[in-house]
Amino acid sequence: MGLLVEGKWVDQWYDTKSTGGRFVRTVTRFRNWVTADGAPGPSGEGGFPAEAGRYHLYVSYACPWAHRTLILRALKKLEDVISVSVVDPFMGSEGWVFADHAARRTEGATADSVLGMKRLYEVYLAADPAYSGRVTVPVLWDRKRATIVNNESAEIIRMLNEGFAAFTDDRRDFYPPALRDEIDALNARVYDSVNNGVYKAGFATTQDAYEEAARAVFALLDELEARLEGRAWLMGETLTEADIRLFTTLIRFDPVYVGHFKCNIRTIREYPNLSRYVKALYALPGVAATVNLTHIKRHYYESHKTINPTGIVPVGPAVWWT
Ligand SMILES: N[C@@H](CCC(=O)N[C@@H](CS)C(=O)NCC(=O)O)C(=O)O
Repeated sequence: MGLLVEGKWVDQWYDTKSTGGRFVRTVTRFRNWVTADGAPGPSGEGGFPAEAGRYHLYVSYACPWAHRTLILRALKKLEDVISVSVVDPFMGSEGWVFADHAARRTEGATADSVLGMKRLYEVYLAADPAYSGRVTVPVLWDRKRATIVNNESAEIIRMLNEGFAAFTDDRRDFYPPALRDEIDALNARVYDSVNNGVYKAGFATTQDAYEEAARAVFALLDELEARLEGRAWLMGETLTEADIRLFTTLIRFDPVYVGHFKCNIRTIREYPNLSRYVKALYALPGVAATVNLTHIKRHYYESHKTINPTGIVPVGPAVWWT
């Protein structure tokens, strides 16, 4: 685990000393958009028109943020349009590495099929040799311009939803204009208290920081449980990106966040509506193939040595969502 400082890899764990034991996620750096015609998107520069075979996703099956992009790619049937490389789930002193460089290969991980790199940070350096910052997944890579388009999952899923209409016959809109305000408002709360909330609980290094985060996780889960009473999806009848963004945390919750991140007031299985909702999302065509429980469990329990020094991966829980 580490980061790049002016193009040099430095192996260090998250600093929570300067923030009173609180984990603060840093803002992502590459913010350009792929659009249908190459016009600039909401941030960054233009010049990235949608094309088949041009763009590549670097993901981890373990990562809830990267998982969002795999689900959108599957739902929008873009598997033949956008290629994927999957890093090994173990994140050690070199950060994310590819399968051919992994100490112990995990089924499902791949080599870097575009650049042939061994470590993900080398992909970042290929885009910017002087890059400073965290080396995170997902990354959307442009073969033609040989650079990173974007490394923010919230934005990548919107590009996959909108930008590639010419390359798919799936006409669903997961960010429909009429629901955008409501989706944005809920996304912000789910991000803060649940998606990132579990990390704030798990990476906290003071009791107060942990308790504040863990209680906030369950306060919002309780509210979402009530919201889903009598509704299929968060926005009602329409499946939206808000559901995908919540799902990637919920599917990791019982296997990882309850134990490893100490979010253990309740399990998702104990919430009737949330567990029904997880099953329904998991059953959507294409979604199950994006869920790799071995990568998920191995990543968290083996990589976070400050939290789980033995690296033992628990055998449970029994899978209830299939
Ligand atoms: N804001 C980013 C966050 C991505 C992120 O934090 N990914 C994690 C994996 S779950 C990562 O790669 N962490 C490596 C690190 O922080 O060094 C997004 O949503 O795309």
